Amino acid sequence: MSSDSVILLDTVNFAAEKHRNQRRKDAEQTPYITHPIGVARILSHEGGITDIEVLQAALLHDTVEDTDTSIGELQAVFGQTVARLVQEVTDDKALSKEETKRQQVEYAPHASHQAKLVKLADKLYNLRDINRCTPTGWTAGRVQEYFVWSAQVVRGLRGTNPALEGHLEELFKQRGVEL
Ligand SMILES: Nc1nc2c(ncn2[C@@H]2O[C@H](COP(=O)(O)OP(=O)(O)O)[C@@H](OP(=O)(O)OP(=O)(O)O)[C@H]2O)c(=O)[nH]1
Ligand SMILES: [Mn+2]
Repeated sequence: MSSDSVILLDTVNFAAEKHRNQRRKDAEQTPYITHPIGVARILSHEGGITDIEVLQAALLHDTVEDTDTSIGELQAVFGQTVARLVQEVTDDKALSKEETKRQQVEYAPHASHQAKLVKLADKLYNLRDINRCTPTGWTAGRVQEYFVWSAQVVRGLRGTNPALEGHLEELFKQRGVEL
């Protein structure tokens, strides 16, 4: 049986290979893998999370949405729990962008505790990233809309991790958005 650190290295390597050609939408075109790694780090270092399956799901959370990875592949390589967690935080590609956003708000309160943790850290990373550098082509209005919609999702994730929720609440407050 592998140790947790060996499992995490295998997982981050899988995610890095899957996201290898993808870049963030910032001006520097940062390699995309910085995002899943950062989400996992938020969970461990700020959320106090040591649950290996949650940390693995964080590293893999955008592989199905944004690369050729399937849930079946994740299940075969990393097992049922990790695959199910990634499934829970993956948007349905068949839906329109508006419908996808509505679905995230609707599903948030029904997600498992572990999936809620990943979603909280994902939102916290992305909101901090917007504050650091506005994504290419985003107007101030789109940024504000993203904060307002994110607050609607985070509302359904509350009662999961006080540290992460506290950081999120502060970011919303800075934008005049009520949680
Ligand atoms: N802030 C920021 N976001 C970037 C950047 N590059 C890529 N993204 C991704 O863009 C998504 C947010 O933008 P949206 O308007 O919601 O999505 P879309 O254009 O990809 O459809 C996030 O997806 P996600 O992680 O799947 O989360 P979610 O928004 O779906 O919850 C985020 O990871 C960047 O430079 N800054
Ligand atoms: Mn993400």
